Amino acid sequence: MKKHIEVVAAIIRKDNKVFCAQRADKGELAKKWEFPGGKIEVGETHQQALIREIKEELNADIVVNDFLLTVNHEYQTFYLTMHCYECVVVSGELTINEHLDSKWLMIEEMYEYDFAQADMPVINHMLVDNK
Ligand SMILES: Nc1nc2c([nH]c(=O)n2[C@H]2C[C@H](O)[C@@H](COP(=O)(O)OP(=O)(O)OP(=O)(O)O)O2)c(=O)[nH]1
Repeated sequence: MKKHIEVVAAIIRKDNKVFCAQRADKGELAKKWEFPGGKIEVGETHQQALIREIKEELNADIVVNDFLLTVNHEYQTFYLTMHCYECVVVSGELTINEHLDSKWLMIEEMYEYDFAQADMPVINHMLVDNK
């Protein structure tokens, strides 16, 4: 049976751009672009998981603002539930520790990058809402 994983993702804005990062070259989603975040640990709230993941992955402190949307997606090897939140950096520079690359992208530009499949509804949602 496929496993189910539940993750949180941070939509970090600056001007009219969003911080995007490219995953490492391993696993089913090798080298795909994504919004930073990761798996929720037992006992954590979504907010706590986001704050911890962004500190671990990007060395920065964030504040978690509005909930954006939840995406359910079936990959070849697992089921994903991903909760996306608007976040703001409050201290530290975003420095990639685990990703291959990162870019601040306008929403329209994201379609030129090879994003994880589960991210397409997130990108479409941001485009439609112009948010
Ligand atoms: N953070 C994040 N993960 C995403 C996005 N889109 C998407 O499909 N995912 C998937 C990729 C991973 O399978 C999972 C995130 O968990 P993770 O990054 O902690 O996964 P991982 O397997 O690399 O972590 P680990 O167990 O090796 O520590 O969600 C996204 O936009 N952001």
